[in-house]
Amino acid sequence: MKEQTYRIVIPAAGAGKRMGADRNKLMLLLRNRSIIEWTLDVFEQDDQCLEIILAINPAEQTWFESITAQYETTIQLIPGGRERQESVRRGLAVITEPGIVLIHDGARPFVTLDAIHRVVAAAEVTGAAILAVPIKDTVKRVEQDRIVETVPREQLMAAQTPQAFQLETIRTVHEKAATEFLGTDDASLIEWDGGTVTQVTGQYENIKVTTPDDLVFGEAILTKRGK
Ligand SMILES: Nc1ccn([C@@H]2O[C@H](COP(=O)(O)OP(=O)(O)OP(=O)(O)O)[C@@H](O)[C@H]2O)c(=O)n1
Ligand SMILES: C[C@](O)(CO)[C@H](O)COP(=O)(O)O
Repeated sequence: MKEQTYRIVIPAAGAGKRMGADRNKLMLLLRNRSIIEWTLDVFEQDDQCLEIILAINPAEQTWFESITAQYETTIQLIPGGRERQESVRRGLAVITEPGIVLIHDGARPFVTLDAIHRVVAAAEVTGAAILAVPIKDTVKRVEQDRIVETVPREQLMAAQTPQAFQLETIRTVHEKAATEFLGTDDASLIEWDGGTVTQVTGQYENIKVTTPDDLVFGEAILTKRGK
């Protein structure tokens, strides 16, 4: 079967506030490599990946140029925005070729080629697909007075990235939502616009490195993988 190729936008322009570090959390080292290098390494190994568009903070251009020089995959550095959604929109704007586009957090370095290829294949069929995993905890809605209310979790899942789309589908809705809607993931823009997005089984190891304890989890994942 012909392997579906794709281009990928990787938002990497955040400030990492919840990490509480003195720099963009993607610059922090796990073992001997920065978090963003672990992420880029995955797509460097994927023959289906045609190009990476990396949305960065322009103030970090020199650092990103220094670490992206090691890769053979074409990597375009573009200025990110004030919100993740704007960073992604700017990345989509520079893609000229039609086809499948992935959007993947730079802060998710542990995604595997198997999961990537499954979400790409799903988007080839449905036009829009995301990785997601069942929630393992009981979910509560907590009101101002801290009173909790249980939310049935049978139909709840935790969305991950990559999220995969036909380019024009996601680019059109990003342009439409730019001044109308702010979502926390790209699939939410399709949903907002009345479109449908399908779910593909993700992986619990595909964590988003967000707070300091995620660095500990990340070291454990690398150890489990013999890295
Ligand atoms: N204006 C922004 C905000 C976030 N991101 C990227 O989007 C991904 C997911 O965002 P998140 O984990 O929230 O990263 P930060 O925004 O840096 O974290 P925080 O919210 O703690 O500041 C990250 O790879 C981050 O670099 C981005 O490109 N542009
Ligand atoms: C896109 C995402 O990783 C899906 O779970 C998540 O919504 C990003 O949220 P953040 O607040 O920008 O980290």
